[in-house]
Amino acid sequence: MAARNISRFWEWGRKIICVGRNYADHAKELKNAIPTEPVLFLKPPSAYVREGSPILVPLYSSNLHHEVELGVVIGKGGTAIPQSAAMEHVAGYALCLDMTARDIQDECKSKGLPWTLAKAFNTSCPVSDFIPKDRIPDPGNVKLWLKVNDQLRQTGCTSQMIFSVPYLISYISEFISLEEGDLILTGTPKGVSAVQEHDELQAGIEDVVAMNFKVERH
Ligand SMILES: O=C(O)/C=C/C(=O)CC(=O)C(=O)O
Ligand SMILES: [Mg+2]
Repeated sequence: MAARNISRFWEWGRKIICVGRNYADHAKELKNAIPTEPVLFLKPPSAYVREGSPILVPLYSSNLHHEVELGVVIGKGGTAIPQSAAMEHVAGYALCLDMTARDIQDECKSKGLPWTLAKAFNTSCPVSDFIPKDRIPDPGNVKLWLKVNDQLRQTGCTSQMIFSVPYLISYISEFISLEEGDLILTGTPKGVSAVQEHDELQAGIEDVVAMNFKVERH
């Protein structure tokens, strides 16, 4: 059998661990308190979608939001990884969108229910090509942007994150063992907004990667 290639990690069927409210300006725009510990949720591998295939608005949502985020691809698994060793577990990065059915999330929040249908539906995790680790020497200083139909909606820098990449790897792995091929979505900066059928989304990491996705309805 051919060896698996980490540069196609989305084909491995590994978990996607997402961090929420990791930028104070985004927590504030949705009127949430600034967290004192990382807020975590999961997406299944069926959430992945790649350029060339559309982002599908779930039938049950009329308020689908974009969230541009830095993704961290795990290259070496571990449990209770100390912060000092965390970067040894990183194989590379990816630019990701955490597509969110905001109306469903609001409903779940008001009922005290989990966010699964708001966050984990098919095509809720568009990903760029794999970015080898050496292309991003400092994951704490990565500039992200997102445009909808050529209009800039989100810009941010990972220097604004409340919890750093090494902290997140250490925190998550205390409770959920990390495996090779897992992806961590590190949260979104402010500027999230709704997308509609036929919209064109473009997103990038300055000087490193850019990607395009079309939005369609089922
Ligand atoms: O609490 C809310 O209203 C929304 C939180 C999120 O959607 C969290 C994220 O996914 C994020 O901050 O990136
Ligand atoms: Mg998010």
